[in-house]
Parts: sequence; C-alpha cells; structure tokens
Amino acid sequence: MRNPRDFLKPLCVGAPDPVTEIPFPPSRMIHFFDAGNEKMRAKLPDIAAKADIVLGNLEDAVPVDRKEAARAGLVEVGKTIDLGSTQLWTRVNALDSPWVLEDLTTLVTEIGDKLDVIMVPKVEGAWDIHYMDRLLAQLESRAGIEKPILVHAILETAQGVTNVEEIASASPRMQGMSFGPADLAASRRMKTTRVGGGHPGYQTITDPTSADDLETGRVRSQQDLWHYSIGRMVDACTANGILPFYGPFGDIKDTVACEVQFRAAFLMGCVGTWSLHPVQIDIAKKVFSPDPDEVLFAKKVIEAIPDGRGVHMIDGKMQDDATWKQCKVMVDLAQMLAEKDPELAEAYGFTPAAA
Ligand SMILES: CC(=O)SCCNC(=O)CCNC(=O)[C@H](O)C(C)(C)COP(=O)(O)OP(=O)(O)OC[C@H]1O[C@@H](n2cnc3c(N)ncnc32)[C@H](O)[C@@H]1OP(=O)(O)O
Ligand SMILES: CC(=O)C(=O)O
Ligand SMILES: [Mg+2]
Repeated sequence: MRNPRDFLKPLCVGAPDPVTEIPFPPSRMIHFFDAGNEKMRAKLPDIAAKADIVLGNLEDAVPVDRKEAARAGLVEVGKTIDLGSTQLWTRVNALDSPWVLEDLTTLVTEIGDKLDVIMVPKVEGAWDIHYMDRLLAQLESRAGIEKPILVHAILETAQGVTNVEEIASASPRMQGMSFGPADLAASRRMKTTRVGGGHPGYQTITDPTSADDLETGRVRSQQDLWHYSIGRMVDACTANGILPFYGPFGDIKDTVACEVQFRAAFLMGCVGTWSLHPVQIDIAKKVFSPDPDEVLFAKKVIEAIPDGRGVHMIDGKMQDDATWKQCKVMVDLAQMLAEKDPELAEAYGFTPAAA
C-alpha cells in the first residue's frame, strides 16, 4: 500500500497537486453526446445551456470506424465551444481497448485544460485507477496542466461491484462513480436485454389463500433489481467524499419509468444521473432538484431549531439532531442549485441575496 503521507503528492514531477476536496457544483445530469456526430455537436451550445455536465462519449455506442472522428470532434468542442459554467467530461474507451492510450494522450495534450473529469468504463479494482492516476500525472506534466483532471469510474462489472470500496478510495483524483446496469447485467449473467429500469419478471408473491387454489387472490409485486448494488455504490462513494451517480436509462420513449428510476436513485443518495437524449435532461433536472415542498419544510425545521439540538414537534412530526441534519442536506442542495437557477430560487423561497 502507498505511504498515506504521499497520498496528496503528485505522481509525476511537474504535475499539479491533487485536490483535497472533490468539487460539488450542480451535477444533476451528465448529458452524453457523440462529438463525431456533426448534428449533435452543432446542438451542444443549446444543450450546454440546459445541462450541468456534458460528456463527449468515445466508448460503447460509438462504432469502431468512428472512434477517431469522435475523439477529433471532442478536441474541436474543447477548443472552440464556450460551455460557460457547464462542465466538460469525456468517457474514454475501456482500459483493455486499443483506443484508450490515444484517447488519453490526445485529450490531455490538446484540451487537458478544458476537461474536468475523465470517466473510465469497466473499472474492476484499484489497479485500474492507479494506472490512470500515474498516466494522467505524466501527461498533465508534459502538457503543463495546472488543475488536475479528475477520474470517474463506471461500476459495471461483478468484480467492480465486489471491489467498490477500494475503487472509491484508490486515488485523490476519484471524483465519483456511475452505475452501469447494461454491462453489469451482462457481466453477472442476468437474463435481461434492457439498459436500466425494472423487469416485470423480478417479483415477490404472497402466500396462496388455499392449498387447492394457487392462483386466486395472490398479490405480486415487482422488485428493484439494482437496489443492492446502488446502495453499495452510494455508501462507498459517500464514505470516501466522492459523488455517486445513477447511469443510463435506455427506453428513451418511456419517460415515466425513466423518472421513477431516476427518483429511486435520487432518494438513495445519488447526486445525478445520465441523460442519453435531450428529453432526459428535463427529467433529470426535475428529479434531482429537491421538491420545493420538502425544501420549504426543511427550512422551517432549521429555522425552528437554530442549533440543531434537542427534541421538537413540528407539524405533528418529531424532529431531533438527526432530522435536522437531513433537512440541512436538503437545504444546502437547494441553495446550491438556486444559485444557478432563478426559477428554483423562487420556488425554494430564497431571496436573491440569500441564493
Ligand atoms: C449503456 C451505455 O453505454 S449508455 C451510453 C452510450 N449511449 C449513448 O451515448 C447514446 C446517446 N444518444 C443517442 O445516440 C441518441 O439519443 C439515440 C440513438 C438513443 C436516439 O437518437 P434519435 O433516434 O436520433 O432520437 P430522436 O430522433 O428523438 O432525436 C431528436 C433530435 O435530438 C438529437 N439528439 C438525440 N440524442 C442526442 C444527444 N444525446 N445529444 C444531442 N442531441 C441529440 C438528434 O440528433 C435529433 O436531432 P434533429 O431533430 O436535429 O434531427
Ligand atoms: C453505463 C454503462 O456503460 C452500462 O450500463 O453498461
Ligand atoms: Mg457499459
């Protein structure tokens, strides 16, 4: 194991110092685009005005014969488009692919000062992050980058889930993780053909009312295939001061199920999700901005208990130190989002000066 005293030292002479705190600006959606697709690239300024994060995807969904065009398109985006306060991320090809070395070398060299985060697919253990850590330090040093590029792991293999805690703590570059239900399903030999969401076959059932009739009166209930692994990811990330995200929802037309999947992740502690299509940006914004009624109630609790101590009754509900802390999470998030969005500021009842 590395000497803990060296954890916050750069891994290459001339590379920037690692960050001590992971930045947490608005991060409700990571919007995926294919920078090799001219049409999508042209839409980017409008998309960036609505999205918190835009990500140039180089991995799955980009065909082999367009890998280089996607990489070149992303370099062009980084060099020519002003994204304002919207973050620019990329998802590079997998570490065992023939493209990833050129992805990293080109992107850090050409637009390393514009890239906030590099998403790494199919991370299996701390060793994958250690590889990224050293290589990025070398490339940053060579390119004269002053702000370290952070690393985000996709949790999408059985081995990655098994090693989730060591991945989360592998490097001060670790910014967060996203959940990858499609590759994870394949890796685990799950019998599904979907990208995220539920499955009608994954159920529980109540007992039969009589031994002779096994059909009538039994209540079936669909269960959540992803609860266990998302829970592990949220705990591993939060315990290490990094940010957990849900991942993709592939049924673009089923905006209702998409909202349900996003909300389950939001309630469990994820800070954001992926959007694959412009329609999912609005769903993510709605779900990952806390509900105004909840925020107003949380503000009421904090105002009524300024020191956050003791036991109180507010609107018929017991409040104490622990509920006060939950309210603080809600109000702090609302305040951060209100700074970016005047409509939310109004809905949450923040005056412009306070927001
Ligand atoms: C399991 C995983 O790895 S998930 C991550 C990898 N997958 C991706 O990144 C997929 C990204 N998304 C896409 O490629 C597309 O949204 C698709 C293929 C899913 C659907 O695309 P389409 O069938 O063209 O959708 P649709 O017809 O509704 O598009 C409407 C418009 O939005 C544009 N659009 C669609 N998706 C995006 C996007 N992600 N970003 C920007 N613009 C987009 C289309 O170009 C189209 O533009 P037009 O009206 O000027 O013609
Ligand atoms: C997120 C992703 O890449 C997957 O679900 O496979
Ligand atoms: Mg995947």
